[in-house]
Amino acid sequence: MPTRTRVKICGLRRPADAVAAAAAGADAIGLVFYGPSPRAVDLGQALAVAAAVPPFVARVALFVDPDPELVRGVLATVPVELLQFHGEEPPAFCRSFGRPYIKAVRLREAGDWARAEARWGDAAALLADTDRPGRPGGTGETFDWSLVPAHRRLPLILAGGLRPDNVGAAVRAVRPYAVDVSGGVERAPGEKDPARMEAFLGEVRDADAA
Ligand SMILES: O=C(O)c1ccccc1N[C@@H]1O[C@H](COP(=O)(O)O)[C@@H](O)[C@H]1O
Repeated sequence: MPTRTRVKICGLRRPADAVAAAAAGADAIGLVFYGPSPRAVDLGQALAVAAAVPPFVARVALFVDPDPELVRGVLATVPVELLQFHGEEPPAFCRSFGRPYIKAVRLREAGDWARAEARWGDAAALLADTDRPGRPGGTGETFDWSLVPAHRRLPLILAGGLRPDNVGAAVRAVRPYAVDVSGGVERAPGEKDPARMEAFLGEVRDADAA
């Protein structure tokens, strides 16, 4: 059976972008609850975007070393299926909300992936992202994909600087469970471009078929 690489589009701030992401074929969308990000949403914006997402497209709430009260407030207000943590959150913190979670890890050297699998063994997936000091994510930069081992126990979500013109090569090289994109499908920070989202999904499907 041919592989179907899942696609998450992150950093949505407008309901129309959620509709366009789903129409392009995205499996999941991300809502950024991290104030310094140009893609940050408040609860009202998040609720409006989440409400525009059709059934069977997952909603993911993204945090960076959050106060637990923030996470609890989001879960009480916004319908989200998954949590995504991009900071230094330990496993006990990640699992304490009783919701499936994705842990972002920055790969610097061989062995980082295996160490992360051992540490966050109950994560729904690990997201491999680019390591840039002081930048917890959304860097728009790729990393050395050869740091991802071929044999993995947890699902891999590949992220970091993916765009329509490089995601096909990324999928062919790494064969991840999913890819995650933010800046690569935008026309401005926090403003998604429907044509770029369609092009991105098209490249993923072509790579799946190769
Ligand atoms: O998107 C952001 O602004 C962001 C801020 C803080 C942590 C993570 C963030 N986004 C995530 O970063 C990766 C890669 O993004 P990009 O494609 O390189 O722009 C992705 O997982 C986003 O969800």
